[in-house]
Amino acid sequence: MTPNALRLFRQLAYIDGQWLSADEVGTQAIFNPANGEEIGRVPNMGSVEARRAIAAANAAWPAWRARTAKERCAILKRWHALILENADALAEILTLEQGKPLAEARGEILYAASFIEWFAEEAKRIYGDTIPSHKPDARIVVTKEPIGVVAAITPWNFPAAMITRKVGPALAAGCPCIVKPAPETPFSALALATLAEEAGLPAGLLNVITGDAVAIGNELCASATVRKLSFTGSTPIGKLLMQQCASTLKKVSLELGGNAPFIVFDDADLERAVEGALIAKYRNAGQTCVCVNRFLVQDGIHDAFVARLAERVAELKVADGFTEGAQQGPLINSRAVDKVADHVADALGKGATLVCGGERHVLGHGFYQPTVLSGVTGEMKVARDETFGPLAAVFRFSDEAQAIHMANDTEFGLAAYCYTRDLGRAWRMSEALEYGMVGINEGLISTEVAPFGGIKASGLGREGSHYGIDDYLEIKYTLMGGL
Ligand SMILES: NC(=O)C1=CN([C@@H]2O[C@H](COP(=O)(O)OP(=O)(O)OC[C@H]3O[C@@H](n4cnc5c(N)ncnc54)[C@H](O)[C@@H]3O)[C@@H](O)[C@H]2O)C=CC1
Ligand SMILES: O=C(O)[C@H](O)CS(=O)(=O)O
Repeated sequence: MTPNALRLFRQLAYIDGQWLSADEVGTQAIFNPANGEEIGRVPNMGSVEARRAIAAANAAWPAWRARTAKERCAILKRWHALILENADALAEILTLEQGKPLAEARGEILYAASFIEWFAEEAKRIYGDTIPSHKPDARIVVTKEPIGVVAAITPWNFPAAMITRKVGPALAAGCPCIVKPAPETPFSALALATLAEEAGLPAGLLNVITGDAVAIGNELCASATVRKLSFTGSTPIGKLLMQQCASTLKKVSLELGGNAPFIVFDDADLERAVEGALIAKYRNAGQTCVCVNRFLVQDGIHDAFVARLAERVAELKVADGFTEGAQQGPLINSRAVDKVADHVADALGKGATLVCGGERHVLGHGFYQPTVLSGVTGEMKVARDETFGPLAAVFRFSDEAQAIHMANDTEFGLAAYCYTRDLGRAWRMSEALEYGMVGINEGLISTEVAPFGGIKASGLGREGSHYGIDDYLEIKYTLMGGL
């Protein structure tokens, strides 16, 4: 590990400005998904430490909310600058614990930094209203106030960006945070906390607690002091956390699973569609909630699209994330590899055709060959379940109505993609697709400037954009009478 990465590589949790071990002796090991080697350990904390983090956050809140927006903005901007200055070290830590290629990890660090920059500025634009009064001697004023202590439970697939996409708006709005990162990838969160501390973020405003997810989650959900929960992860856990938050009526944001369709019409630009397919399917080895799960390709372009896609997929360099030129790293763990293998075997067993890949990679551990299947149909597991791996499953369709029906035939509604050069069809598809986000002739839709989120089983709320701060604010109406 380079010296700067070593400086940011903290094997302690961060609570109330202190770097702490667990109360009880106990740590969790974290493993490099490329080779299974242990890379470090973090405290195995539980409900007692979670309560301590909640108390620290609540104690730090009044002074933070009393700061001006400009003061909060200045500290967030210093944090943003430090993230950029340390991008290489942060990327090294991210690749070590999550596995994605170093270039992709650095891209995530820049993406993560963009949320801090964006919300540093949004802090100064939390506007209210005045409304014409219904009483001659009174005035109506609407203000927006920080919601209070925020809990963030985050996934392993974007171990930096999913922290800043929640903590950025929370701090900008004037809210303290408690972050529980995924057990697979805690070091990116702890490194970001190190830089927040260096940026001068006061103690208690950002707490990163590692350990027993269930015990910590139960405490965060049950505490009336915690007013907001933001979660990114699987739909089943999102539903569980929402249930657990009901007793204290928390405001909940859930960014959950997906089953993204990628629709290619006969009139599509073939090369552009294949370029879009590569990034929308194989980014992070297919481990993003907005990754394509089903390719729906019209009959006239089907064979050319499958052939060209397979040609490009076969060229992808599968290697350890630190290998020069690596384009696909390992999946996060053996369970993830088993799920991809199961989806491939199930589809082939039900009549799909293997176009390329289809095997565990010779590198072993978390590596799986980038794969393309054609002849996929609705009876196969991949039609219903999110693969979360490097498997492109190609279905055929004949006309627009069939494409819309197939695309919407899922419980999920996060992201959808459509390639066509017909302007009318582009608008019809954008409006007909039951998803929170639609890419028309675009395979990469993730950006801090636009509202990220889904509908149906893909969750609640939006992150990023000027909409993203609303979930960390409460609206107050004051009738100012006696004039
Ligand atoms: N929407 C997204 O971006 C993501 C979706 N997923 C989906 O979820 C599947 C499983 O991946 P996981 O990482 O295991 O997701 P997960 O939903 O189990 O874990 C996500 C986070 O929730 C925490 N968590 C799990 N159970 C909890 C509980 N009972 N109380 C409190 N916190 C809890 C985990 O420690 C982690 O921090 C993936 O295969 C994928 O389908 C996973 C990661 C990201
Ligand atoms: O592009 C993104 O922001 C990722 O898809 C985030 S996540 O929802 O997959 O974790």
